[in-house]
This record gives sequence, structure tokens and C-alpha cells, in this order.
Amino acid sequence: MRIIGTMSGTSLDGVDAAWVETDGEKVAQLGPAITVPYEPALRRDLRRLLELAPGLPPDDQFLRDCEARLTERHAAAINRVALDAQRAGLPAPEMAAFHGQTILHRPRQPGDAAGAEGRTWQIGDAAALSRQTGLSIAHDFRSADVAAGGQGAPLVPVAHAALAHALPKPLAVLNLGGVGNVTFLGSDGTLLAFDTGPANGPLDDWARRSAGRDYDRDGNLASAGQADGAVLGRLMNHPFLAQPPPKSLDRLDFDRALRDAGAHELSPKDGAATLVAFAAICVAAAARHFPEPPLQWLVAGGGRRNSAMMRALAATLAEPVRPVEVAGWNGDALEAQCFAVLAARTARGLPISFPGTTGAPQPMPGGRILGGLL
Ligand SMILES: Nc1ncnc2c1ncn2[C@@H]1O[C@H](COP(=O)(O)OP(=O)(O)OP(=O)(O)O)[C@@H](O)[C@H]1O
Ligand SMILES: CC(=O)N[C@H]1[C@@H]2OC[C@@H](O2)[C@@H](O)[C@@H]1O[C@H](C)C(=O)O
Repeated sequence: MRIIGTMSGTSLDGVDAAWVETDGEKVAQLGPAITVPYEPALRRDLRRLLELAPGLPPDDQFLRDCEARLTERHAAAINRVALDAQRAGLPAPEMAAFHGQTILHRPRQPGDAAGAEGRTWQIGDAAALSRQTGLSIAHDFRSADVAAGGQGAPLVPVAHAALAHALPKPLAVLNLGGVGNVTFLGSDGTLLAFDTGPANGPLDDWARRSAGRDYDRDGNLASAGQADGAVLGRLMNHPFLAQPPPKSLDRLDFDRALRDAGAHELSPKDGAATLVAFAAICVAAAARHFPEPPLQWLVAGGGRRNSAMMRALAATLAEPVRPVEVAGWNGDALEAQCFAVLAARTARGLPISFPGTTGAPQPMPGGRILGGLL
């Protein structure tokens, strides 16, 4: 199938879209990919939605308005990639994968009462996207897993496994978006994946609040500062780090812990250095849950462009840390490509989540397809 995958991640910075030819098990061809950045007003409104989400009814007007604008940006991205693919002589897409924008993620957690239900909420109007692109839309990838007691995230691991089939194992693929997530691919075929902890999300918030920047470009602020040992000492005791997988995070899950640890009282540069150091500590803590050490870490997502983050990872992890580009992958497009693979799996009824990834009770199909022949 030819599918344009999309991902609008927790950083709220824009939507990535990528053309992929895949049967959901193998990736036959990777085509053009782009990122359509969100304008500041949409970023701001989405950020506000994260805060409001727990109390919002699904028909809230502000939410519907954000959803319509978000969906339009996705249509623009998909239509642009379809055009780029056509110009490159590639066949027209048959479907688009629409992850939507997560505004709330609160799956079942240890300590929840028996029978308590988890919740995950991605906004996005699949019917409007189908009209605006003329494509079938695979969407709603997470809710079946959460309803079955899984974490609903991360979902990209099975696609990482498909892309990495020829790479030496054991291998760790680390995505540093707003939140960090890792996929461990074992030499015996083990697929283990979970969220590591906060990555760029709190750093973006800090850069904005303390220095008036959208994000810490190239890690300049963090590189000029010193990580605060006392704050890190308090953060390291956060129970999430030692908690065995499966586990996943909401974009805001660490905000309170960071404030309580005193991270917000530091100077702009020391605060940034501390948040970077903590993101790396979370990744090192994640590695303690692996059954064997990986040969290397391949890093995707915007965090790989933060040189302070890459240095902190190299200093904290025992194995080589490299951007995914060393394997010939595109670290900006990877999540969108993975969702294209997931959409193909949805179309074929193949599982997209597993006991080792989301903690689903068994391998589970997921996602729904709208407006198609499939
Ligand atoms: N040149 C750069 N220097 C430093 N950081 C950068 C750079 N470019 C991007 N980033 C960081 O990466 C973030 C975007 O990363 P990415 O697009 O991978 O996240 P996402 O897909 O929204 O999140 P998630 O993977 O959690 O869903 C930005 O918010 C910024 O913090
Ligand atoms: C609920 C949700 O949207 N989670 C995202 C988020 O962004 C990174 C991390 O947290 C990961 O668990 C997930 O995205 C990836 C792409 C996934 O589901 O595989």
C-alpha cells in the first residue's frame, strides 16, 4: 500500500508527513517527507488545550476550533507530500495515517483501583481530513489498546522493528520528542518499548518562560549552563524511573515534579542544563529495564539536534549514541513513516500493540479506517 503517514507530536511544533510504500510488515520504499510548522497562535492554543483537557467536554467550542485548524494543517501537509511524490514519479497514495494530537493521556497505572478505566485523547477530524485529501484515513490508533488495559503508547515499536530488520541487534531506537520513548530490539527478536521520561517538552516550556525562546536551539542555553546536582538528586528519585515497563507518559506528567524539585528556581542556562541532564538520566534508567545492553543507540526526533542533549546521552550511556541518519533513516520523518506502517497493519488487521510495548494483554490490532474501500 502507498500511505502518507502523519504525526503531530507532544512538542506541538508542527505536523510531519511522509510517503511510504509498505505492507505493514516490511517497508518497500520511503518517499518524500515534510514538516509543516504550526503558526505561533496554534501552538499556543494547543498548549492551552493540554492544560484544559481534563475538564473539557468533547463538544467544547475552543477544542473544536483547534481541531479544525489542526486538521487543515494535516491536509495541507498530506496534499503537499502527495504532490512531491507525484513529481518524483511515485504512485498516488491510497490512504493517510492520522494520529491526531494527543491532548490528554492517562492510561491505567499501577495502584489504580481494579476496574478503573484508562483514558487517552487524540483530537483530529478524520472525516474532514478525508474530504480535504480525497483519501481513506486510518485513525484512532490508541483507544482500543487503552480500553483493553494497555498503555496506548508507544505504538511505533513494531514499525521500528520493520525498518531495522537488517540492522545488528540488540539495538535501542530512542525518540526524543516532547516525551522520550525507546524501542529495544533484542538479538532473539525481543520487542520491548516504553516511554523514558520527559525530553524536549519541559525544556521548550523552560526556554519560553525563562528566555523567551520557542526552544533551546542546538542546546545553546543548556551548553552554557551547569546541571544542578541537588535538583537532579531529587528528580532521580521519581518513581517513574524505577517503575518496570509497560509505562507511558502524558506531556505534562513531570511538570509538578520538576517544580517541586526546584528546577524552576535556577537561572535560564542552569535550568536548561538540568533538564537536559535529567532527560539523559531518564534514558539511562530506561536501559536498566533492558534484558541485555544494546550495541548502540539510534536517536530520532528533535532532541537529536540538541548538542547538549547528545553530549549528555553520550556521557550517561555505556554504548555509542548516534543520530538515526547513520542507519540511513530520516530522524524528522521517522514517526510519520512509522504511522504509515501502522496504518497498513490496521488495514490488514495485524496487531499494532503487544505485551512488550503497551502492556496489551495480547498482540492487539488497533486503529480504524474511514472512508475507504479497504
Ligand atoms: N535545532 C534544534 N536544537 C535543539 N532542539 C531542537 C532543534 N530542533 C528541534 N528541537 C527540539 O525538538 C522538538 C521537536 O521534536 P519532535 O518533532 O521530534 O517532537 P514531537 O514529535 O512533537 O514529540 P513526540 O515524539 O513526543 O510526539 C522541539 O520542540 C525542540 O525542543
Ligand atoms: C499518548 C501519546 O501521544 N504518546 C506519544 C508521546 O510522544 C512520545 C511518547 O509520548 C510516545 O509514547 C507517543 O508517541 C510515539 C510516537 C508512539 O506512540 O510510539
